[in-house]
Amino acid sequence: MTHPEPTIAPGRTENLNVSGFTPLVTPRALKARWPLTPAAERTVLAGRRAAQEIVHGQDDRLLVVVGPCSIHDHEQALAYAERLSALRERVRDRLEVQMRVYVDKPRTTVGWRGYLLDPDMTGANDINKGLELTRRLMVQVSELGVPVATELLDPFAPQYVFDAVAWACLGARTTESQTHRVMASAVSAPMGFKNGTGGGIKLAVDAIVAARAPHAFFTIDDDGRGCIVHTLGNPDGHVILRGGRGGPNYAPQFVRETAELMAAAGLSPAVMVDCSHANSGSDHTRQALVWRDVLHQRLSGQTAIRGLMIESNLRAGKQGIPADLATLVPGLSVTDACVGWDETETLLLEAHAALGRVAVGG
Ligand SMILES: O=C[C@H](O)[C@H](O)COP(=O)(O)O
Ligand SMILES: C=C(OP(=O)(O)O)C(=O)O
Repeated sequence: MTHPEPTIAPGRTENLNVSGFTPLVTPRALKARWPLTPAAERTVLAGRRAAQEIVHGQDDRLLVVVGPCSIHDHEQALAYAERLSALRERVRDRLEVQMRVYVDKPRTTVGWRGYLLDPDMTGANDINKGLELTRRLMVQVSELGVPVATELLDPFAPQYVFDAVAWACLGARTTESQTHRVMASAVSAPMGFKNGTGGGIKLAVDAIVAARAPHAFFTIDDDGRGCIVHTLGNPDGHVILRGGRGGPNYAPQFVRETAELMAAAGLSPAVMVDCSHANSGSDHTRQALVWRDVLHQRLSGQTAIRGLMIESNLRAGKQGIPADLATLVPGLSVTDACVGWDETETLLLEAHAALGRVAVGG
């Protein structure tokens, strides 16, 4: 029997689709350059504790995760955080408000992958710069008294920034991934798990069960050395309903179904509803409808509802990423469309007032 001629050089069997390797900065170096200051640390610890107590029903406030679909402009992100800091203070007796600082974007196919991976938005993928800017931003936002909420996607990224994060989640595209579930088992903060893009809620409940257990996985340590981390499990998981291919899933029957699935898995029901994504049909003008409906469910006695998420920016809507970045409109999303600042303020103040009426009325 004759064999076909090899089409590649003998001995060359790896890195065939790799164009290069760039050394990665170490977590220790970035932490030394941008340390978590005492003020930032207080925010992180208080934000984690508040989210944890809300998830476990020991604090009857609502956890509100609000902010841009993605960060792309450092100064605009800080301007948003400053406004949110003031608004957070106004509503803090009934709402625990944390800011979406989403820097690592999952894509359906291809697209800009976020501030952490490509901070210049040029396709240069200067990840070392993205890690540094992300760390600096998360510390700065925390220093403003606003707890940072983020999605975890690239498994080494938490080593660089997680000391500055109060709440985290797995997104719809990764909740079913074992790599991400075991990473979640190491996380030092409450974690939300989204239902899948297809709409599956059970897979988010399965993710919580998986992440509660101890695991071992590969990562890097503070010196950037490959290591095996042995985890204890994350006891603070909750489901995030974000809708799916079949449409929205914020209606009462889906919240009930989620609570039942969690109870059947031995978990105490805790549900956050994402007002955006498939729950709004990706139409930012519909986020308010979802917000009001879910708030009404909670006010009507559905205590499994512990939180809400809004995609919000300084300006309403979205823009494409232009070839000339100088023409970007400040404060406007470059990924999903967001509600603008005025509407964000209206929705939070409205919820604060409505929750107050119930408290006053008993
Ligand atoms: O939240 C943002 C987007 O919905 C998510 O990153 C997927 O985006 P894409 O479908 O535009 O790739
Ligand atoms: C990507 C996001 O959401 P999802 O995983 O629900 O698509 C997001 O919240 O930014």
